[in-house]
Amino acid sequence: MNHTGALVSARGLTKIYEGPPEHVAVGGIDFDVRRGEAFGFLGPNGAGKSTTMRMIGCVSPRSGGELTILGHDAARDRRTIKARLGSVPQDDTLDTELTVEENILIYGRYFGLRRDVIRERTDRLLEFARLTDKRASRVQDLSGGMRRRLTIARSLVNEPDLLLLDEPTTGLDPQARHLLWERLFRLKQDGVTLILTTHYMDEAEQLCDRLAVMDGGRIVAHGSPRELIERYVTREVLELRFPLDRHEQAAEKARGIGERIEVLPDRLLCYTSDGEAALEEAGRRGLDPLTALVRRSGLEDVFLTLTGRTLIE
Ligand SMILES: Nc1ncnc2c1ncn2[C@@H]1O[C@H](COP(=O)(O)OP(=O)(O)OP(=O)(O)O)[C@@H](O)[C@H]1O
Repeated sequence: MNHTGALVSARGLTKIYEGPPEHVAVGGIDFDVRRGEAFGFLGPNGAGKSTTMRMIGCVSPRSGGELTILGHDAARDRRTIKARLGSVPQDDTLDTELTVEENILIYGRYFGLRRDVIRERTDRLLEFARLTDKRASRVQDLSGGMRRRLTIARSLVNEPDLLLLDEPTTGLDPQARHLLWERLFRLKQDGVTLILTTHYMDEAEQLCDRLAVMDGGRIVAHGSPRELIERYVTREVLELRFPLDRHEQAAEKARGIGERIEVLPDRLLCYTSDGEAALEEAGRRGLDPLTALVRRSGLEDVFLTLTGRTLIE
């Protein structure tokens, strides 16, 4: 373990894709992932999340900086690290012609595990992934959620200390997402450290103990979801929508309501500690919105405050 006691530690971690044109995908980031936590990289498409994950997964070499994983240098000790890592890439790489069980078997053989060891683990993994009754089904016959759960089960065949998940629930319906979250909670309880990327703020809030908010290849803020919300935004937000042709005029009239106003293309956000009071103030100023909503601030608001943009564009 390194001096910070972290399971993964990065200092000035950089990835430059050689051009032309040369592209700095990750521009010198620092972070520490602690044992047993769920650590998330939250950011929009192109922020550099997958590139960072590929460097942690030892599949893409860094261009600069330091990266220590499980006490080893990512460039020097790739094989040692990979033996203790599980990785769930953004796109499933299952063999769709083969059965559920065969996919796990092949993956286990890749790690050099004996067949009887894999068989024994497969029982537990399928139970964990709620796929026991699909054991002999071909992957092509599984739903998206089942495939994701199989990919996760497969990635656990080497009993990793650290599991990397790149956008684990993208493309899944709400029910499948919730089941996956619940399974990931279970893994964390069992002591597996999770590192995941997401552009869903609800996922980040639900799953992650700590987050690094990324934008343009940099970490713009980090902390627990609650810390980020307390540090960067007010407790409540008043959201007002107007007919598009009155939007600008309304923004002018709303100026000064609450502590800060964000003007989005389709709505105004008034950040305030007291949403109801802000709504009353809007009424006194003669604002007549189509809809008005008072809600608690979330990570989306943090991202907007830090970057001036919404998370999902
Ligand atoms: N192999 C590559 N060669 C050149 N540029 C790349 C390569 N892979 C990624 N990039 C660029 O690096 C930047 C970061 O990409 P990355 O995939 O890490 O972002 P991301 O935050 O994971 O977004 P997404 O959710 O779309 O995967 C993007 O501008 C992307 O176009």
